[in-house]
Amino acid sequence: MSAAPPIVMTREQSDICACTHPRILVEANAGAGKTTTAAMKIARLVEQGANPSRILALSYTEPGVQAYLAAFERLGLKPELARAIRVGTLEDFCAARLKWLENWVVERLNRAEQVRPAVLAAIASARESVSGRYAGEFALDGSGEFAVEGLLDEFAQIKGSMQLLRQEEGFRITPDSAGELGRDFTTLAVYHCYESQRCHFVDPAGEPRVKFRYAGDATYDLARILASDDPSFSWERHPLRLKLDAVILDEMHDSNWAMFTVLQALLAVNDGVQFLGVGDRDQVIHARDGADAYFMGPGFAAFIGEPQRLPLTETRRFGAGIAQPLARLAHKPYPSHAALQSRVEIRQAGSAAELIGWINDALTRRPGLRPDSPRSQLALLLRHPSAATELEHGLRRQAIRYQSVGFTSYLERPEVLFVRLLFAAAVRLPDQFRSALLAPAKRAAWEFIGGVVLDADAAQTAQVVEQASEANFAEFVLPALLRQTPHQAASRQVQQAMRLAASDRIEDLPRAIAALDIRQLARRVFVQVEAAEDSERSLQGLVRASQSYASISEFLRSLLAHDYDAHAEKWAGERIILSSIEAAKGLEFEHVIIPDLNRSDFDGERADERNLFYVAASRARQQLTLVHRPGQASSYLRHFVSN
Ligand SMILES: Nc1ncnc2c1ncn2[C@@H]1O[C@H](COP(=O)(O)OP(=O)(O)OP(=O)(O)O)[C@@H](O)[C@H]1O
Repeated sequence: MSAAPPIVMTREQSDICACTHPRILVEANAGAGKTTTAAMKIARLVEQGANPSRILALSYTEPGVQAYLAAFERLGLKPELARAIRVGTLEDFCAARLKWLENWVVERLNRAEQVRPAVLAAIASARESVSGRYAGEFALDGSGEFAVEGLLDEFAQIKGSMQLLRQEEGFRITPDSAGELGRDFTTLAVYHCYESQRCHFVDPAGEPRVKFRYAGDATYDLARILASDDPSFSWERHPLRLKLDAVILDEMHDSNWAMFTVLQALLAVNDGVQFLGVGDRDQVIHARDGADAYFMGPGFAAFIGEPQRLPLTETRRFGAGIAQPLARLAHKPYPSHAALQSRVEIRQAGSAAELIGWINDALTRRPGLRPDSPRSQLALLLRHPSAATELEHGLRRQAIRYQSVGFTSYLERPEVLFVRLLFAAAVRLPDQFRSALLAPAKRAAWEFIGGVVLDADAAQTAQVVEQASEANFAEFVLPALLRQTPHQAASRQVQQAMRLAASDRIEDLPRAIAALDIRQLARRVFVQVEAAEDSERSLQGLVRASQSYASISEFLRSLLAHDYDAHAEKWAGERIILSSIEAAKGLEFEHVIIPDLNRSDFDGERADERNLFYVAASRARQQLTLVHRPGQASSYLRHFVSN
């Protein structure tokens, strides 16, 4: 098996580092060394005496940030220098610049559940404000609870593409104008109210403020301030004037209008700043939020200026065994470094148990792992990680340690923590939570029973819930919650489930979980329909996991033991990785397994779906294992069959 070659700068990399053109773009295949070269460029600038704090290294995602840091380490950049470089996501950078500009900390909300009250309020006010001849066009009946998920998706697209801001002055939202933009009138009417509430909020001191920011809002808000005719800053006091020497942008293919607007301003106001952007148009996986390779192509020349384009030709991650099928998949040349060898294998698995058989094989025979490599060099990249309950359960049974990345392990999902809390109280078992999980478990109980999300308005209750010890929660807070909740039907379901579980007989656990009717409780709590369905699936997984235990208490104790084990430092390298594909962007592993490559699960002509597969398949260094159900192979596999 080929050992990882030492990093010796190639001619192309050296050309990129030496190039003094103020605007450099590198479009290259996955694994061609884009992040490494970006890090080399930074290291070169530092060597030449640049102040590291005047170098801004941006990425769009947290894994992208990690990839920079890993590359600095591989290149041997001194840790104190690496720490001084401004490395981060564009969203965090924008949030920090807005804080400076606004002199005020705006709350950042990360979960859809947290913004749901604002969306529901916007639906109500949009319905009221749509009057006169358009009243009949408002298409949402009732509270609109079930529409929240779709609306948030559309809002992200509208913001990412800055679609409304790019309309002519005097643009009004009407059924006709909405239709011309390819959107429906109701969505735009609600969007308008949602943004008015979010952005034109008056604080108790009478100051106009932004109330909160959800994912992507910091970038969008900064972009709209930059693009406004009447900006809240002066040229001398500009939020992006940071005396930067260099701006380096990884994952540039994922740029959308809002991101690009910030980039454009950043380059315009920092005199003499050098720019290097790297990307691969086949890795665009956020097209729904307006990501477009256009910004690396004609868009760049049109809005920023003609760049110097430089190549990185060969992939240095894997050999021809993986590169050739990827060339066929992406219809492009895909040269690979001659010294690298990689293998692809296609396997069939009709069940989670069979898949675990392949994982066991990968760990015992180690066809893709070097003799001294830790198990964390084996990664399973999952298209639908929330459907991995069976897989996780099977791994637990076989005592194969794993780490979930980019998604929450089903054992830490709110409905599972909720059930554990309820059942521990029912069988009077104390101390069933690691401290890190107790708070989310209590919050889950509050949300499922109360049906409302903890927010500033529920501050007092939040405090009681947050501060209660596990014993106090079980003895006082939980009964009070069950008595006082406005959702008395939910309260009855929970009490019935607890009565059944109180027997401590493992045979009663399935009935107790059925009595809970989690799907109904979850519909009130989650924004996304899929999340409510996942709740049901993860509790089914929990029922299956319980079968081999003698009692409910014994099962609960085993879950606690698993929690400690799953977070113990000593096993860090001994856990295989279970990751969403999105979270694996920019990363690489010696052996990658992609399960569920079935026609019904991971297939299709849509560019972002195909790109997601391209991203997943290009993470492997030595071995790529593609797994499908018998007779249901995804069409993507046809590119790999001749291997
Ligand atoms: N000059 C070099 N010599 C040896 N290995 C190299 C060299 N340059 C890059 N590599 C290795 O090639 C692999 C891929 O590099 P890198 O992650 O930078 O690629 P990338 O183009 O950013 O990939 P992706 O598009 O998937 O994010 C890494 O293991 C890196 O260490």
